[in-house]
Amino acid sequence: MNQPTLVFLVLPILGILLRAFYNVFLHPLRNYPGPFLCRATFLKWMLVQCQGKSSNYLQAMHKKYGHVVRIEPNVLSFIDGQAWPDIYGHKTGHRTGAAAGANARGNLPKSSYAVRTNANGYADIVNVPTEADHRRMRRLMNHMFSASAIAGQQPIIRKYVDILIARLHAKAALGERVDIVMWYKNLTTARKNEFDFATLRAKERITQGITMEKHDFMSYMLKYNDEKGMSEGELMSNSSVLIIAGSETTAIYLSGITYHLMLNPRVMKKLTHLVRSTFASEDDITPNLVTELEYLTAVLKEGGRTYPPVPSGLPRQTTKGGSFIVNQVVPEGTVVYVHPMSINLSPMNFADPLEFVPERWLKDPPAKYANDNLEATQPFSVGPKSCIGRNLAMAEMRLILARMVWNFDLELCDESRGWKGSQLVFNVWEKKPLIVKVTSRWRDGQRGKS
Ligand code: HEM
Repeated sequence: MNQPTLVFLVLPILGILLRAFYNVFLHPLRNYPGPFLCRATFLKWMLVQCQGKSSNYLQAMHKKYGHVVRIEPNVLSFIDGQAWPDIYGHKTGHRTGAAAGANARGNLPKSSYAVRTNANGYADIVNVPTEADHRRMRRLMNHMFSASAIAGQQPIIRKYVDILIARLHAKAALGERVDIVMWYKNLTTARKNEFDFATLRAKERITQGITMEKHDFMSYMLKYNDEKGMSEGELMSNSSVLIIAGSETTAIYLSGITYHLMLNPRVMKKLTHLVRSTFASEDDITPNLVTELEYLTAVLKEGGRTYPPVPSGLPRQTTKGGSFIVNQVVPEGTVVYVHPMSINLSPMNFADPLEFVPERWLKDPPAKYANDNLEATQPFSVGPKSCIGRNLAMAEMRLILARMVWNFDLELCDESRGWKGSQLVFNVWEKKPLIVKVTSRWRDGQRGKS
């Protein structure tokens, strides 16, 4: 072997082997369980992710190794409910001085590889690098999601739900089958644009300020935008992030629920009966009244458990001196996360974890589900960086779902059987079409006259 071959071939291989040896036998995380290849090199997990198989693989690994798995040399995945507050929750414990570090828990910083920058050069609430700046943005954006701001948006939501329902009635009349993922996506995207988040219109909207008495979402933010608020560039960045964060997730969430309802006739029948017997007419299905339907909310929560729109872990990094996670100090600089699909579907947290059982979320659940660890499921995450749009999303989804089952009988078409199981995950779901036969409840066209 000549010298260049030695340098270009043998040395890198030797480097990889030495690194793998260090990772397995000397690394601070060496005592954490996990598959050998994952503990030795990041390549194994990278390959699994590129194949879109991360969700099933990590679920299997948690089944084998328990509540914490070392999935890359420097990455730990958790499925103990306590990991949510410890990693993402509000900070508790000592913040400064000698006792800081291992004693402190919660709100760990986002791991550096998860932080991206924006095309316009301004940060948005998701990628803003400092805690102080995040708080500044969040404080201002909170106004957009107050109870009164959400109530003010109800006519807009209603307008788009009306359009969805009318178009689905037209499809039903023609006997056409629909891709419900696409229909939900169209609805939530159209509605978000109307909220004036759209970047093209956002600039114009920001310039108008609140002088026009326009009570859209943006006005709630602009009203409080003083010198401690956001620059024009930041407002623009956040307008885009709101569209992305808000529309697709809601559509995915609803698609998952619709799929599970169609697979579970018992639940579908119970929900349909509840909605159709509670309201005398479709006009009575209002945001306030649907909130009172406990079973409807339980269906939504079970949907968030069985098909979380964000199925992959949101990476955070342990801090100086290590961070306290699920009763142990995890060494400084480790990337940690809760893996939603694994925690939600683990028998460690739920009875019949693979079944769609909304009853587990009722105030008085059947005995079999009384010991479920409901806090283990957090589709909106927890803590200071959890979903700011949670209440809006829940209000919107309650209304859409109630109106859907009020109007239609839904049937899963053969080509979409196995829809969920066949989907790959590339950080987010692949979002395959979900083909549904939609039958109007009023086959004779007497819609709403029941
Ligand atoms: C069912 C629908 C939704 C789900 C499942 C969902 C889920 C999430 C999750 C898991 C996070 C945490 C992300 C992280 O830690 O990096 C998040 C953050 C966020 N979500 Fe949602 N979301 C939904 C709907 C919405 C809606 C409707 C909006 C707004 C219109 C929205 C706006 C945001 C924003 C701005 C953040 C960043 C918050 C921060 O960093 O302080 N989301 N969402």
